[in-house]
Order: sequence, then C-alpha cells, then structure tokens
Amino acid sequence: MNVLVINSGSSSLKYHLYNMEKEEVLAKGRVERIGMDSSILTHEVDHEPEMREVSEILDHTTAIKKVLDMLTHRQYGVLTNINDIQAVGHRVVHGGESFSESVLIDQSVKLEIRKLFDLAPLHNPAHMMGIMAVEINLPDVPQAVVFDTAFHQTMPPKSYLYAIPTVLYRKHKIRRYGFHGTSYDYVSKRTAEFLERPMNKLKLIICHIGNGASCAAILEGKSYDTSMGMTPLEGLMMGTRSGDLDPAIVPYTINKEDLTLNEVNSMLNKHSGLLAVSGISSDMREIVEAMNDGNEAAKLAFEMYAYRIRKYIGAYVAAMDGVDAIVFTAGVGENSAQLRKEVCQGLTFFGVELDEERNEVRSSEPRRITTKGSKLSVLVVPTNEELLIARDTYQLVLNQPAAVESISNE
Ligand SMILES: Nc1ncnc2c1ncn2[C@@H]1O[C@H](COP(=O)(O)OP(=O)(O)O)[C@@H](O)[C@H]1O
Ligand SMILES: CC(=O)OP(=O)(O)O
Ligand SMILES: [Mg+2]
Repeated sequence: MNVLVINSGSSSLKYHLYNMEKEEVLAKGRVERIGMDSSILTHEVDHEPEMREVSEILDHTTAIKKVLDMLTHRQYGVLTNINDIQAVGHRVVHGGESFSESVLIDQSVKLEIRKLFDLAPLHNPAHMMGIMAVEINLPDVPQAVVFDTAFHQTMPPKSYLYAIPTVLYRKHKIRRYGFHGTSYDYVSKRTAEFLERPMNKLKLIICHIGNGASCAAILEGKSYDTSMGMTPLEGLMMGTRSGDLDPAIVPYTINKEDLTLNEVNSMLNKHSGLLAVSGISSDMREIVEAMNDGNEAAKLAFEMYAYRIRKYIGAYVAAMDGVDAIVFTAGVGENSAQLRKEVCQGLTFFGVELDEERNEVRSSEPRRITTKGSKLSVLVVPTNEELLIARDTYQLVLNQPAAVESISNE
C-alpha cells in the first residue's frame, strides 16, 4: 500500500510518499510560499538530484494538485497513476481531549478539528486546508489524522491542570495538552532500542527543538509532563514564539501600547522568540552565524534559548526523581552542535560530560554525544514523525472491514 503523508502549514505543505510493505520513502518534498507571488515546489526521489519548480500556487488545493502531478510526472514521478495512492495520513497538531489515538477522517472528526482552531491558530486551520484539498483531488481515498496531542493524554492531572478555577477546565477544557507527541513517541522508542533497555524501565527527557520547540519528561514510555500547554505557545523560547511569560504582560501591553487582544496574540506567536530578541531571524542557523560574527543581540537570543532548555531539563529531573538519558531531536536539536554544547555546559551537576568531537559528528542515526565516563548520557536521536503517521494510517486503513475485503480480492 502506498501512503501519502501530509504536514500542512499555513503557507507550506510537506509530503512523503511511502510504500508501506517495505516502509520505504518513494518520494518526498515540500511546497513553500503558498498564496504568495512565487511558490516553490521541491521534490526529491532517492539518489536523484532535488527538483525545484517555481510557479504561482494560490491555495492548498492547487498545491496538492501540483504534488500529485509531480508524483505521476513522466520524468520525475514515481507512480504511473494517482490511483496508486491508497491512503493519505495528515499530521494534526491539536486533537484536544477528544483524541488519544489516530483516527480515519469522517464528518465528526473534521468538526472536532475545526472546534480546535482557536487553540492551535498557526496549525489546525492549515491542516484542515490540507485535508479539504486532498478530498477535492483524491475524493475516493481514505484519509487518517495523527494528532500531536495524543501521546500526551497519559499526563497526570497534576501535570496538565492549571492553577485557575476548575470550572474553566470543566466548561472549556482549559488545560495543558502538549504537542510534538508523534515525535516523542517515535524518539522514545528509538532511544530505548539504542540503549538496549526496556522502555518501561526508562526515565527520559526529550528536547524536540525545531521551529516550534518543546521538552518532555517520558516516564516508563509514557508522557509524564511537557513544556507546551493548552496551545503550542507555552514553554521554551522558539523561533517566533515567546514561550513562558508572566500572563500579566498581556493586559499590561494591551493598555500601554493600545493594542487589541488579537494583536498581542499575534505578537506572542509570530513576532517574539529568537526573531524578537535577535532582531535578525527566527532561524537558528542565522542566529549562530550572526553570533559568531560578534552580534550581541544574536548572542543574547542564543543564550536565552539554551538557558530555558536547561531549566526545563532541571525541572524534569526533579519531576521524575532522576533521568536515564537526555535526548536532542528535530531541526535545531539534530543539527546545531553549538546549541547542544551550550545546554550541556550547564548540566555538569547531573554528571553530563560532553564529548566535543562526538557532538560535532553529523549522522542520520541515533548517537551518544557524551564521553564514555559521563555519568549521564546525552543522545541525538533523529525524529521521524512522517513514518509514524504513515504506520498509523496504514494500520487504520488495513483494519477497515471494507478495505480488508478489497485488498484480499486484489
Ligand atoms: N545546521 C543547523 N544549525 C542550526 N539550526 C538548524 C540547522 N538546520 C536546521 N536548523 C533549524 O531547524 C529549524 C527547523 O526545524 P524543524 O524541526 O524542521 O521545524 P518545523 O518542523 O517546526 O518546521 C529551522 O528553523 C532551523 O532554525
Ligand atoms: C506544535 C508545533 O509547534 O509544531 P511545529 O514545531 O511544527 O511548529
Ligand atoms: Mg516539526
């Protein structure tokens, strides 16, 4: 079965086409700048040079159409017909309390995702555009959704409740949900394999540091606490998001700057974090480059970013009364040796001894970056959210009674 995995953002759409019998990526790519003047489609097939096409792509429906055209392209394609796509799996960031596992899409699932638009304003509306675009372009293909929040549904109430009137939880489900769960699920299992230890005996702290960034305390294979909250704004400092702040800043800023609530919300989500403090960029590569060139604002942004990660690590050691390994993953966590070094330099009390050479190694495999004698191991374990989404989608479609019949008749 071929499964197309889609992760749609407001102006981008990433795709991976999997053959599930072999768990092999047949092709992958992304469409960027959807709705802007010149959109870019980048398409990759194993061992071939990347293919880039610049054109006008005004919406997600056109973006999906372009992806399907590329997948069946005479020269660059990997499929003879779009009917060779048997299922589509989507990443959906917010599933609220309704979903503790992945599901096939029907009207009620779409309604639930829509209800959660306010709680993941940068993500859920974009995911819905992706789902609708697939529905238009591939009307007969089953679609599944895999939620970032699902893995965190095991958190105990003391982790997920806010210390505010409980009526707000009962009436409006105001609580922490946590995100990047698909990544934590995948990375915690890969880590247990790498350490050759049973998952149910491990205490892990995983730092998923990408554009959006969070940390999680994974106790015996289950999410015990995580830094993101009701929305993906809480916790660590991120590319454009503020992370933790005193909630009193919101009304104070509204009054002092004569801003609306929406403007402050947008400031905290899109104009804060690395971008605001450095005044340069939300991209860690550019921050590191500017810092190494002597830019003081970039240096401060970098230090604040690393310091917050370190504080969460400290908190989660206490939360779990110990830790067996600290793991870095996602775009920044996997690629920025400098960030890992900055974080680890303040963890000597826990027995972390960084191996500077190992820290510089680039690899797509899990690896240890501490010395042999280090009392506590720090690892880099590349995440693969797409593979987990493909696996869940494959299982859900296989387990549909109708699908079992049609596949066994083939
Ligand atoms: N070599 C690198 N050094 C530092 N940061 C990097 C490097 N490569 C990628 N990144 C960072 O990774 C981020 C993207 O991470 P990713 O996990 O793909 O995020 P998302 O899924 O949220 O888009 C980029 O914003 C960039 O800052
Ligand atoms: C939940 C979240 O922040 O996702 P991303 O890192 O993809 O922005
Ligand atoms: Mg991501």
